Amino acid sequence: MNDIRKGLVGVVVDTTAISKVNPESNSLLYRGYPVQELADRCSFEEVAYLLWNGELPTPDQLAEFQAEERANRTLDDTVLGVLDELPHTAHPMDVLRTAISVIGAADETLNEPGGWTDENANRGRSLRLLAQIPSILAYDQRRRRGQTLIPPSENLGFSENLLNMTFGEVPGPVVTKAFDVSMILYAEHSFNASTFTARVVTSTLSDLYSAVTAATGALKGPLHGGANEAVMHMFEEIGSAADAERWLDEALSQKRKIMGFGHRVYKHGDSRVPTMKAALDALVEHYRRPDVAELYDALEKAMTDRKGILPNLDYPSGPAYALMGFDTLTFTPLFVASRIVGWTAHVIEQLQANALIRPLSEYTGESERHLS
Ligand SMILES: CC(=O)SCCNC(=O)CCNC(=O)[C@H](O)C(C)(C)COP(=O)(O)OP(=O)(O)OC[C@H]1O[C@@H](n2cnc3c(N)ncnc32)[C@H](O)[C@@H]1OP(=O)(O)O
Ligand SMILES: O=C([O-])CC(=O)C(=O)O
Repeated sequence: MNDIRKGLVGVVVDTTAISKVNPESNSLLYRGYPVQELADRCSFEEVAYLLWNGELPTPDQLAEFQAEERANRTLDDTVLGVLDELPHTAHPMDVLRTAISVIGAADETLNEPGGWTDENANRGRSLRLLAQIPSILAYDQRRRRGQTLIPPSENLGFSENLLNMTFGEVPGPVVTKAFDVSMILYAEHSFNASTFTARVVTSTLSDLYSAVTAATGALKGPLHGGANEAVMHMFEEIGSAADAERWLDEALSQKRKIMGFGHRVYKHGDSRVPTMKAALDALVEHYRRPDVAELYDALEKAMTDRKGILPNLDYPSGPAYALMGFDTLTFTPLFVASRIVGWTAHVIEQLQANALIRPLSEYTGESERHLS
């Protein structure tokens, strides 16, 4: 019998220079910088530039980068036409996955020789996806609410523009900063399931849109990015802090997974949670919703007491997005709006030293037999 690591637990499959997840020191570095420092001192655009280029931008580089991102936000008619055709009952992650696929199908540069894997072309595609994903998810939430499309504004930064396209106004600095922090924290996390998916697709020398479409599908699952949506369903099911313990005991007795808790790599707490919890606390105060913090704390305490399992980033992000006014179904697309940076950085890195990813399996089916 081979030594099989189910779920690839503990298996190191490649090197990366993009981020370092260190469960021992409970830290996360983007290109060497602690994510907490970046969340405190930088904008999401600066962090995106860092992840893609290895260094933080100079003021001139940032201005050029922002101008390019702002100039690429408008969705073309093909994408808008497809969005309008999709039923309102479609999950926003399915809408987003479909829209990304349509953007790829409309990209004629893929037809150029070597067009699928050209690094410069892939950098341009990555930036355009970063610019357009907010337009897709904002329009999708609005059309489900029966509201009209709000065009992007070239006068607004990434987070302000996303919020404006979704809600028709730019909220104040507390909300905008909390949102920007969430984008920074979600941007990259080494070989998580969706990023690994993107790298597997890329390793076949397929194109970047195929990798991102597949990664979007992987992120949708509740054991990964779908957990931020699932946390909110769970909060709704529990109701209030007073019911948290009773609810948890029943859920655990039914062997349910408690959404927003646990992590494959971090076993002593997710490095990003304190920063996102501080952002959530600011929102709780801003919106005067102590009940949200009370439920959050009560469930966290009960889960720690019962199982010793700590929250992951999706636990504070879910209620934070709910307070901002996003539909629960839009939470995981917000994760995509940020993680597109990490995924595409990994697509580019994979192509710089590619090897087809193809593990082995141990066969446990019928032994060889023949037709009589
Ligand atoms: C941004 C992100 O993607 S972060 C992850 C988001 N996902 C979630 O929040 C979903 C809930 N969490 C989980 O399902 C898991 O913790 C995962 C999938 C994230 C990690 O899974 P694994 O690494 O396979 O878990 P691990 O091996 O550490 O589990 C150890 C034990 O704790 C249990 N456990 C782990 N997380 C949870 C949880 N959230 N609720 C209940 N039990 C849990 C496991 O069932 C296992 O119990 P067992 O030994 O009796 O079988
Ligand atoms: O690293 C993981 O397995 C999941 C995660 O936290 C992320 O993708 O941000």
